[in-house]
Amino acid sequence: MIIRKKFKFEGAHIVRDCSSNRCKKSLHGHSYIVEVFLTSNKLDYGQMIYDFGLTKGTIKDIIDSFDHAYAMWSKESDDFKSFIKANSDRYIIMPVSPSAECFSLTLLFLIDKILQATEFKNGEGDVRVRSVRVHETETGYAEAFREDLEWFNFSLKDIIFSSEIKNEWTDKEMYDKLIAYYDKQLGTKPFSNPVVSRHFE
Ligand SMILES: Nc1nc2c(c(=O)[nH]1)N=C([C@H](O)[C@H](O)COP(=O)(O)OP(=O)(O)OP(=O)(O)O)CN2
Repeated sequence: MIIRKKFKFEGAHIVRDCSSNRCKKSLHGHSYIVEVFLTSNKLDYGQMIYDFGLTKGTIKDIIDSFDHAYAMWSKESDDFKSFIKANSDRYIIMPVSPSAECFSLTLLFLIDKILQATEFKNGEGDVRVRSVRVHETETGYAEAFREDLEWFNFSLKDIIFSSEIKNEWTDKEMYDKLIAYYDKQLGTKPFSNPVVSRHFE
């Protein structure tokens, strides 16, 4: 079984090496729609794969990082990076291109890391992100699957969120905790879902 939760962000980028000059040479934005598909091997106490409401914490915060933000490939020149840093509060430096394909891969990577670092409290099974679909326009989307992560050697430390983005997270230390957990500096999972009261035992 698959469940899907939809998110949105308004983001800006340049996609180098694409066919149109508008796209590869001009800073431009899109109203992105992000669809997150989750699976599990069992239902939780409320007979859900994963309560949609529980996606509105760390997962929503990480996707919302891209809202009103400039996303750029780390390969951009130092001059350009400095210009963006000096003139735009919200930016993300990614180890991959900010194409729809790489947004979906990056979000899949991040959501997977978050889920595995979250203590489930409501009888959930092995909840996994199956894919992430990112609609860049009304006519075009990319969908990344877990196996596609092998295309890149993603590392949490290689995705850089500006301090203004971090300041708006519910937990400002969220990303540092995630990095520490995967660096094995934390013994326990850094995120914990609330216990939902049960009508039936
Ligand atoms: N496979 C991809 N192709 C393109 C991407 C991408 O991320 N992946 N991105 C772009 C540009 O960002 C561009 O702004 C969007 O291109 P396009 O879909 O052609 O946009 P249009 O609004 O012109 O398309 P319509 O056909 O008018 O809807 C380019 N390619």
